[in-house]
Order: sequence, then C-alpha cells, then structure tokens
Amino acid sequence: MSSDATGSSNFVNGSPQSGHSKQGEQDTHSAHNGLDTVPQRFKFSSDPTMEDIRRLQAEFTDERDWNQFHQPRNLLLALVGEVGEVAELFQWKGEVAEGLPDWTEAEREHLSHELSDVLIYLLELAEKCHVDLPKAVLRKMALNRLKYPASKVHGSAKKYTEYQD
Ligand SMILES: Nc1ccn([C@H]2C[C@H](O)[C@@H](COP(=O)(O)OP(=O)(O)OP(=O)(O)O)O2)c(=O)n1
Repeated sequence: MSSDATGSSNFVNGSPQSGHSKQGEQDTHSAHNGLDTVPQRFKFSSDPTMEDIRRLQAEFTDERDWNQFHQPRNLLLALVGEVGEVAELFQWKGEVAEGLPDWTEAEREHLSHELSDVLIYLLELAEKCHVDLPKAVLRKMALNRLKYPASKVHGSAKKYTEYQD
C-alpha cells in the first residue's frame, strides 16, 4: 500500500501498532510547544500489504483445491455473509463509541475475526475480477476529493447531489 502518482502517500503508516485503543486511552504526542498533547489517531501496522493478503489467500485456496468454488459470484456472496456477521456483533448495542470502550476483549477479538473475513473475501473478489485494488482505491479517493471539495462540504454530511452550485 505504497504511494503513487496521486500523491496520496501521507496515509502510509510508518509505525506498526497492534491491539486496540480505548477512547481517552490513546497514545499522545507533544505538540509544537512541547507542553500540550493531542490524541493520536489509531493507525494500522504497515504490513501486510493488500498484495500480501491476496497471495496468502491464493496459497490457502490452492492448497485446498478450492479455486473451483471461489468464482466471483460465490466470493461476493461469502463477502456479504461475512458483512452480516459483522453487523450481528453490533446489533442491539445502540450507539457504539470509537474504540469500542464498553466491549469485552472477547467481543473485540470476535470483531477482528469477522472484519478479517470481510477483507479476505473482498481482496479475493477483487483479484478474481482483475481489479488492482490498491491502485483502484487511490483513484477512487482522488475522485471523492474532486466530488467533495473540502472548501465546499466542510462539516456537512450531505450527499453530493444535494449541493447546488
Ligand atoms: N470455502 C471457504 C471457506 C472458508 N474460507 C476462509 C476465508 C474466511 O476468512 C474464512 C471463513 O470461514 P467460515 O466460512 O468457516 O466462516 P467463519 O470463520 O466466519 O465461521 P462462522 O461462520 O462459524 O463464524 O475462511 C475460504 O476462503 N473459503
């Protein structure tokens, strides 16, 4: 997930971070004057890359002779099923704050498994559809920036069709 010509390299995370951070418990770093601190955003580890995950899943399916089952439509259904499993973890919980402060370790672990299943099937679906997802996502984000200029939409969650020029 390295940078490319879109210039979108700032999201690449140089410092691996594992586990979770509860709200209010996140790491802090000194601001310019060295006195006040600001909460740091949660970041992912820098590896594995999307390509690493695609390759590992390809090895997993090859070893089991499962490619015969992993056609695009089946992968899409598997993906949607796993999204449903993520939704199940949130259902009936009401609002959930960032960092999931009220969740148990077991619930967090379960969520990490289900989100991983979603990612695995998403990446394999992209592979089987010949979509180069790391590059495609950068192109789509560039389009998103054009469609939603910060100067125009700052602080508003309206859909682009609702803005009058
Ligand atoms: N035909 C299959 C079956 C499984 N997997 C891999 C990809 C997913 O990461 C995970 C999905 O496994 P399960 O279908 O057993 O689903 P869960 O792990 O979510 O189990 P459960 O449905 O019991 O929560 O295993 C796969 O690639 N192809």
